[in-house]
Amino acid sequence: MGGHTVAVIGAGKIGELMLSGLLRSGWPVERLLATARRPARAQELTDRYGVRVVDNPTAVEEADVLAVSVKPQDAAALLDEIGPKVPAGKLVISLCAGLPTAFFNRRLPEGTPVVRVMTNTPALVDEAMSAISAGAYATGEHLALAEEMFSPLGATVRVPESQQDAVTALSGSGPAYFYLLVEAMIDAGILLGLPRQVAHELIVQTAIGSAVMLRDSGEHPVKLREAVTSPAGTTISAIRELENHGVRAAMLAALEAARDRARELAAQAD
Ligand SMILES: NC(=O)C1=CN([C@@H]2O[C@H](COP(=O)(O)OP(=O)(O)OC[C@H]3O[C@@H](n4cnc5c(N)ncnc54)[C@H](O)[C@@H]3O)[C@@H](O)[C@H]2O)C=CC1
Ligand SMILES: O=C(O)[C@@H]1CCC=N1
Repeated sequence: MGGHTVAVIGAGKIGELMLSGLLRSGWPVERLLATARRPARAQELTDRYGVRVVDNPTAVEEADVLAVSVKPQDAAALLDEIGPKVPAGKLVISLCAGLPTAFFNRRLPEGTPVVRVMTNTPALVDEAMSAISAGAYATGEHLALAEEMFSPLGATVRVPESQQDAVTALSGSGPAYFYLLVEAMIDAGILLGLPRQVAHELIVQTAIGSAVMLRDSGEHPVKLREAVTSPAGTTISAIRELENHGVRAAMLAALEAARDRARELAAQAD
């Protein structure tokens, strides 16, 4: 990976996923830096990964790639601090939901390459979905470098930046929707009188089996659902209730709300 040093600026949950993923993929710890606001967090990261935790100006000076993983609400303050000090040519990778690359470019020296990445928490098990977009000054080489960094964490896809808020609503937030569904299905098991442990095991394995089939069979989800749904059987009775309760419409409205919230985050961050 060309000897680059990567600094994870604001190593919270997503920053830590990046650090741990890069280390699992064989990235040398000497070529990683992290920054954190709280000293206790810095200590935790060093204890857990052996990574050197430095202050933001040191990270900017020493690293070739700055992976910004602060909350969108904290990005402007961070860029007020480090923006003018970022030497020309360093690659800035933003992991922030909602914020356009132009938000960064307005606060960085003219011509700074910025790549926007929306990843998700299954990075923890190397099953992330990361969508990558180039900002105005990012070249194919910058995109390739971002891909090299994120592909060990799972799948990667390139999308036009204009699609990133929708991507955030789908795959960025997506794991939360599946967890909510699993939680509700386990509760339904309790309603039907199953012990919680049993309900948990049944639903988690069913989720895994369904996910692997979706990925590996190449079949459309409608076809897979139809194969489960016997005439006058149990499944169609459940599906009638899901349709009666507007689950499909709820999904459309929910993901639209997530997309709109990404836009709001950008408007509020400015
Ligand atoms: N949690 C998720 O599933 C996903 C989150 N994201 C994005 O990743 C970013 C981080 O999210 P989380 O990791 O969930 O938040 P988090 O709150 O766990 O991490 C952010 C970290 O940045 C630190 N920080 C803030 N300002 C700083 C500064 N000036 N200098 C150094 N450190 C600073 C905070 O102390 C915190 O530890 C957000 O922009 C979010 O939109 C993107 C995809 C998925
Ligand atoms: O909820 C959020 O804002 C972040 C972005 C995508 C997933 N989590």
